[in-house]
Amino acid sequence: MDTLLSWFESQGGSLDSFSIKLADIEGHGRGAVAKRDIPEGHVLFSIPRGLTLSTRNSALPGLIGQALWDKHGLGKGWVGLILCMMWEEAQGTSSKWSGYLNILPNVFDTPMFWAEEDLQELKATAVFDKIGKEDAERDYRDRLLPCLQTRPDLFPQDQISTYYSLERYHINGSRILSRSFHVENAADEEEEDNVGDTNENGMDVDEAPQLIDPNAPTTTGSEYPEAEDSEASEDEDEEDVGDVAMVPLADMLNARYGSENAKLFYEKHDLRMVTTKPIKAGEQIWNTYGDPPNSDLLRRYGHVDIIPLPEGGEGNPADIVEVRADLVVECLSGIQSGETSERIDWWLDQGGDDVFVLDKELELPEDCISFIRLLQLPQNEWEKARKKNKLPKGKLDPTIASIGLKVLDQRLNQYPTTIEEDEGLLSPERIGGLSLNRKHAVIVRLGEKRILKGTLDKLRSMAPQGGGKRKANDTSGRGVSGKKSRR
Ligand SMILES: C[S@@+](CC[C@H](N)C(=O)[O-])C[C@H]1O[C@@H](n2cnc3c(N)ncnc32)[C@H](O)[C@@H]1O
Repeated sequence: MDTLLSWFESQGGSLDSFSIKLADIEGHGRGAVAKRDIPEGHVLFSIPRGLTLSTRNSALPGLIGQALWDKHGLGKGWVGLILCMMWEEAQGTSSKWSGYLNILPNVFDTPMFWAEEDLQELKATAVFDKIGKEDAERDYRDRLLPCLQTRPDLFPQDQISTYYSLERYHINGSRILSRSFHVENAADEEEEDNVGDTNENGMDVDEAPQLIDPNAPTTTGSEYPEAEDSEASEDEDEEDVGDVAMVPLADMLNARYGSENAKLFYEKHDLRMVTTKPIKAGEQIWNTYGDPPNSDLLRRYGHVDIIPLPEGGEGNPADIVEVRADLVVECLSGIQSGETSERIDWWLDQGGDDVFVLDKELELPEDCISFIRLLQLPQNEWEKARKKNKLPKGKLDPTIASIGLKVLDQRLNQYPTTIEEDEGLLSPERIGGLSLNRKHAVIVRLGEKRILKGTLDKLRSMAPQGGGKRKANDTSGRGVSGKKSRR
């Protein structure tokens, strides 16, 4: 880590080495630790904007030229940045970022790298369908490889297997996924808001979103956002890929639910990691990754959060469970009229989602209730609703509660194991026998199942007696087309 710090300082970065040090932290990889009591509002280190590694700062896009860059779709998704990172690495010590690239991880605990057997442990969780390995590999084949072949002067044949392999593509994609930040051009920011906020020191700052926002339009939710077709490039909301940046040193901070005590702030010429709370000597310095649920933590970062929960036990308070609208349709199919698919299309056109999200509130989500109601409306009311462009209200009543029971009961049945089996696997006597991947998978699925169970228990008290009894799976219903997905 000394080599990283000497490289960092030689490139104009500055670190308060009196206050913090980098260290190996058990179970967390490397991280930063306070060497002394540090007050709130203290600048721990600052990174010149030019030292962030992005398609904006790497020389490669200029060498390739705009025409070829566009032709191969390198300005969409992360393919361009992955290629820049590969190329910078291939330049060895002549790359400005060599001291940084040398310390980036080559091994990840994320499901992207899991064997099939381990992946099966994630079945029915929010991770299972979102890994996006095939899409990433298609981008590699269809966009990156053709570019390499067109410019052998930049990508010599004898370097391909070392620096530009599919394996290196996944490694660099995963480095971006787990370590990149959203860093806007200083000029764009100034235009947007002229002045930043003022922190406790009276310093003029803008808070930088911490690591890449999982909900930002560029991140489709698949492992690495794919390069999309040119139509999509006209989408105004789409994030500028040049804003996705690797930020040396800032990406050495770990995160844990509710523990943030430092954050990255934008300045005109540099980015500053500033404490947001007083930190005691010996304590870890935590950034925030946005406190995502364990399913997202595992998919993006390869770890899970386990902390004491207010309701007792341990887990991640931000856990959620996703229920596909398809399942709701299946559960209702017995009582549906012929217009189900018309109603579903209208629902999606109205901005309805095809996935409903349950969280620790343990409530049937309002949009799910509205969707159930829509599918159940008598013909004349459905016509009225459509005419008025008005979705049904998301208000729970005993009938909806009993349908909700059926849906959630079936959702719970999608997991291959029961809550009791998972609790057994995580018991002190057995947990030691689990591999890290399996342990993570059990923690993710148990967190989801507990939300389902809690919500089922709550709904049961509302449903008419006899509601929620298990019935045979009815798979005859129409599916929701999945035009819009949270994934
Ligand atoms: C931004 S990097 C932080 C630095 C990293 N620990 C390293 O050694 O380079 C994010 C990675 O750190 C690890 N990490 C961060 N927070 C963690 C936590 N609370 N528990 C376990 N691992 C964590 C995960 O491997 C994650 O992918």
